[in-house]
Amino acid sequence: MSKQIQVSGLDAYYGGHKAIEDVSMTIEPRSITAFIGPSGCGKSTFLRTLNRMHEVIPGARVEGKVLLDGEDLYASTVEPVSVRRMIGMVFQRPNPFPTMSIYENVAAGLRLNGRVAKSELDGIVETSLKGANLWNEVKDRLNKPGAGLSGGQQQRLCIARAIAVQPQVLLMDEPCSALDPISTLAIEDLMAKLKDDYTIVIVTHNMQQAARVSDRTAFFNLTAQGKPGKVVEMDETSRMFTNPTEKATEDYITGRFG
Ligand SMILES: Nc1ncnc2c1ncn2[C@@H]1O[C@H](COP(=O)(O)OP(=O)(O)OP(=O)(O)O)[C@@H](O)[C@H]1O
Repeated sequence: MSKQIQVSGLDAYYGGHKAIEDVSMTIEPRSITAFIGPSGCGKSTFLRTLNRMHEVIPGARVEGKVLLDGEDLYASTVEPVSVRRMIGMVFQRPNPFPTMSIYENVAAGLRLNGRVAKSELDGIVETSLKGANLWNEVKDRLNKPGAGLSGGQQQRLCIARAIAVQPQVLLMDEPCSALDPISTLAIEDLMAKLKDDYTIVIVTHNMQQAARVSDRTAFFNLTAQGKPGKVVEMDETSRMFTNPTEKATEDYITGRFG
């Protein structure tokens, strides 16, 4: 299921404002890639270009190439909706559909994709909730509202909803920033498990989290105030945190700025 993403020469704009410039990188399958960097340097913008969510914002556009296992996601023949199905996303604030039950939250994407037999749906809901390490906590209340779960449980419900449609890539934009430390650890454990099957990309402000969970890390920075963000350096996480090549990376990870 897991696929490689290759990005080359990518710029992203909001109207006339260029938010990121000339980003090129390879994101490996069955691994976790972390994006770190100071506020406003374009990490979330870049993440959203990977599944064509960026262009949903009026006036926003992308130049450059994003290939998923060699397939150009921005080719004129490609439907953005199919890209978003292949490349799922989990947001900063857990956002279950508030009026839907736990079961319906997980089933929602599958129902959009067409008719699925009830028995098959039951199986996929169970597998997805197990995959998100939530099944044991909710199996006796699947028909209760998703909004009634704790924040950490809601985030795992959103992960279950994302994996129910069997994406190839999971993008996570600060998925733990609204969670307490115990729920954060639960999500980190879950990510470690999910990387056996998915390509995972996470934006995080938490250096320890990047160091704990990711295999590779990209450090983004602004070239100057008001200028676009760029990737300063990308490498194995262990090397980025012990022996980065660039001084700006070292300054950032040691807390000297950002
Ligand atoms: N919807 C938007 N409309 C216009 N400009 C935007 C929009 N979203 C982000 N930007 C601008 O794009 C630049 C990059 O923002 P982005 O949110 O991608 O950075 P970030 O590194 O993820 O920041 P943070 O760590 O604070 O979330 C910023 O200058 C920001 O003001």
